[in-house]
Amino acid sequence: MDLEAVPGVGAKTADALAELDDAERALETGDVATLARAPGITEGRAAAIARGAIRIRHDDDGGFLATDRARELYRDALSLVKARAVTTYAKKRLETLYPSSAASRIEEVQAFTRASMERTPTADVRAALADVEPLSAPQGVRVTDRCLATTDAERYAKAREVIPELPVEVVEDTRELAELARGYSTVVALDEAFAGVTIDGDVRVEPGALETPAELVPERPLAFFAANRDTLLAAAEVHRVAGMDALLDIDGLESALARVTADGGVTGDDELARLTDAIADLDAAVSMAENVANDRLREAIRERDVTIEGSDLLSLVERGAGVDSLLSRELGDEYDAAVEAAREHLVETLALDAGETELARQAFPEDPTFPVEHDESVISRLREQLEAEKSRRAARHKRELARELADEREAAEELVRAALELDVELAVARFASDFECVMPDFDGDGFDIAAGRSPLLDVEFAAVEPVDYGVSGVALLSGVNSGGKTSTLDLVALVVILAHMGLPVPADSVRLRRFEELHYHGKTQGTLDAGAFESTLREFAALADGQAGRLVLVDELESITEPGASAKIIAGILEELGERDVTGVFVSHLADEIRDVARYDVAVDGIEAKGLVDGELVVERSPVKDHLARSTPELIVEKLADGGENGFYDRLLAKFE
Ligand SMILES: Nc1ncnc2c1ncn2[C@@H]1O[C@H](COP(=O)(O)OP(=O)(O)OP(=O)(O)O)[C@@H](O)[C@H]1O
Repeated sequence: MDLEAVPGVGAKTADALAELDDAERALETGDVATLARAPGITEGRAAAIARGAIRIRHDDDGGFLATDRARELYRDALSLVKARAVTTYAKKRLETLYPSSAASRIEEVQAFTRASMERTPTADVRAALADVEPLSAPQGVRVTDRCLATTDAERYAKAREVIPELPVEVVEDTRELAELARGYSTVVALDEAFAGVTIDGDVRVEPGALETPAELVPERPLAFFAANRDTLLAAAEVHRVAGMDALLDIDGLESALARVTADGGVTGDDELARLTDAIADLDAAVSMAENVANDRLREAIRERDVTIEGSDLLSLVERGAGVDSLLSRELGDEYDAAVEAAREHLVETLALDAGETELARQAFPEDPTFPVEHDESVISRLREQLEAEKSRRAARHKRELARELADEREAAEELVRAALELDVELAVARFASDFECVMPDFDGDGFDIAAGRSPLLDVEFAAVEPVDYGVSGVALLSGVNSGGKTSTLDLVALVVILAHMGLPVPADSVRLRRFEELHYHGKTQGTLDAGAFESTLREFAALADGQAGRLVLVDELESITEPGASAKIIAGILEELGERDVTGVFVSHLADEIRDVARYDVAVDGIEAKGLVDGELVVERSPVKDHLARSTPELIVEKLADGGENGFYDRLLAKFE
C-alpha cells in the first residue's frame, strides 16, 4: 500500500509508519494501538490515519458529517460505545468507526456488529479484560554469564552479528580458553580445533552453535513472553471465562508462564531457588556461623579454670606468644566443637550440597584462634561455585522453557489480539443491549423510526418516551414549546449517524435510505446582525444547491431574523429542496406562515400536547403526521374558555382557528 495515498499522511508520517513491522496489516485492520507505536504518532492521529485507510478501501470521500452539529452528535454517539469498552485499545479501535455513505463500508461494519451482538458481555469477562494490553516489544537482551570464544576473526564477526546478546571473545589457544572459563560460568568454543581438550569449568565445544541461536540465548525467545507475561496471562483468562477457543493449549501456556519472571529469568525450580537463596544469604550466614563459634568458645573459656604452669607463663610473657597454643592445649576439644558448630550452621543455613559443604567447611581454620574468623578467600570461591551452578541451571531451564514456548509465539500474539478484539465486540454488544438497539434496514425512502429512544436526552434512559417518526421528502415539524422538537431532530440525527456507522440503533425498528451527507443545523441563539445573517443565508443557499441524497435537519431557523422575513426565507429554501432528491425536517413555530408563502403544499407534522395537568403540558412525543400542532397559548386559552368569563376566551379561541 502506498502510505502517502492515505488521506492525512504526508512524507514524514509515511516514514514514521514505515518503521513499524506491520504497518499495512495495522492499517487494514484498523489496529490503532500498533499505528500509535510509530514515532511521533499520537493515538488520536493513529485513529484518523486508520479511518483514512478505510476510506480509500471503500472509495469514500469522508464527507458524510457536513456540519458542526452533525459532527458533535457523532462524537456523542461514539462516546456512548467507547464508554462500554474496558481496554484503551478497544476505545481507540472504536474510533475507526465513522458514518459513511459507502454501502460496502456500512455492510462491512454491519457484519462485525451482527457478530458482536451475538456475544454476551459478562462481568467476569470484563474483569479479565481489564489487564489485557497490546503486546510490547521486548527490550534488547544482554547476557553476561556466558560467552562465545573463537580463534578465527571471520567466525568472530559472524558470531557478533548472529548472537549480539552474548560477549564474543577471541582466544589464541587452550590456555586462553581456560582463562575465560574462570570468568564466565559457561564458555562455548566455536572451533572444532578445541574438541577433546579438558578444561576446568563449563566449557563446551560446539562448532555449529551459531545455527541454533535460541539454544545459545534462550533469553531471546523468552524475552517476548517475559515482557508480555501479565497481558498473556490476562488474555488466557479472558479466553477461559469467555469460553473462546485458542490456537494453543491455555493451561500449558499458563504453566510455562508461571516459570518465567518479568525480567526474563526462570523460577519454579527448588534447586535454583536453593542456589539463589544461598548466594543471597551467604554473607549473613558466615557472620552468624562465626558468632556461633565464638559464643560457644567464650562460654567454654568462662566456665574453665585454667591452671597454667610457670614455664608456660614465662614463654607466653617472654616470647610474646599468643594464647593460641594454650588454647589448643587446654581447650582443644572445645575449640573443635565450636568450629564444628560454625561449619554446621553455615552448611545447614545455606542448605549446601555435599560438594559445596566440603568447600564451606574449609572456611573455618583447624588451628585454634580466638576469636574464630572465617577465611574470606574460601567464601569467595564458594560464592563463585554457587553462582556458576546457578547460572548453568538457570540456562538449562531457560533452554527447556524456550523450546517449549518458541513455537507458541504466534499463537500467543493471536491470543492477545483476540482478547482485545473481543473487548471491541463486547462494547458494541453492551451498547446494543443497554439501549435496546436493533439493526436498521437500509431499504426505506427517507427515514422511518419506530419507538426511537435517544440515549442522549437529559432524562434517564428508562424514562425516555419512545418516538415514532418518519419523513420522506421535506417536512416542517411544528409543536408546543418544550414538546421535544429539538430532541426529535437529535434522535433522527443520532439514528442516522449510528446506522451509517454500521452500528445498531436505539429503536424498535428503523428503515432508512442510504444518505450521502447529513446537514444538521442547530438552533441559532438570538437574532443575527446583518453580517451574520448574510453569511447564514449564504450557507443555506449552498445547502439548497448541494448534491442529491442529503438529509437536512434544521432547528428553528426563524430565530435568525424577524418572523415575517424568516417565513419567506424558509419557504424559499423548502421550495428548492423539495425539487431535489433531499430528505429534510425543518423545526419551526411559523409553520402556518411558511405554508402561506410557499409555492407548494408543504407537509407539516406536529408534536401535540394532549392537555394541561396541574399547569404542566402533557405531550405526545411522537409527531402526528400532516398535522399542525396547536401552540401552548392556544391550549391555555382553550382551557380558560371552558370556565365561562363573559365569552372573552371563546372569542379569543376563535381567532386561533
Ligand atoms: N422522548 C422524550 N422522552 C422524555 N422526555 C423528553 C422526550 N423528548 C423531550 N423530552 C424532554 O423535554 C425537554 C424539552 O425538549 P426539547 O428541547 O426537545 O423541546 P422543543 O420542543 O425543542 O422545545 P422548544 O420549543 O423550546 O424549542 C427535554 O429537555 C426533555 O427533558
